[in-house]
Amino acid sequence: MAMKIGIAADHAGFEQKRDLIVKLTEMGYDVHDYGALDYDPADDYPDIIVPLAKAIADKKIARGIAVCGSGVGVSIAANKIKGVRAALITDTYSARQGVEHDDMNLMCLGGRVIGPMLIWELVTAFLHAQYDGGERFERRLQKVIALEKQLHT
Ligand SMILES: O=C(CO)[C@H](O)[C@H](O)[C@H](O)COP(=O)(O)O
Repeated sequence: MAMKIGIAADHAGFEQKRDLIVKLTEMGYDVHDYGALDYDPADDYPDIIVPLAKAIADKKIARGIAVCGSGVGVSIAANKIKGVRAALITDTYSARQGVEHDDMNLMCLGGRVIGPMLIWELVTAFLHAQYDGGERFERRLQKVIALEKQLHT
């Protein structure tokens, strides 16, 4: 069965999102677009990221990709949602290792920072990676989850 992935972007990542949806669908992924559905230069990334972040938290999708101008805003906002492990990614090592070691479930990209070729390399590295589940990684992940529980009670 095709991996279910979600994607979202504000105005500063709108074109990148559109291109990624086409490419990922061609690759056989089950891609869900969480907006913005129309280009609006006045839209705000916290509004855009919440539906995607909640879909990840509710396990409706396996992974998410978010694009804003720098990737910073969407990663800050997404990490407020319990169950989301988002990071701003600019290199393929972190795209892969973030999943393998840290079970990153949302990759954030800067549409005004990196070009389409690098975006595609980062996306494929992220989607091909699997959480390792090794003892030390699981110990650390459980500490992150415990911290999150404290913050959300
Ligand atoms: O990069 C972002 C947040 O980290 C967002 O894309 C913002 O939209 C960014 O601040 C750019 O905003 P602008 O209204 O397009 O100048």
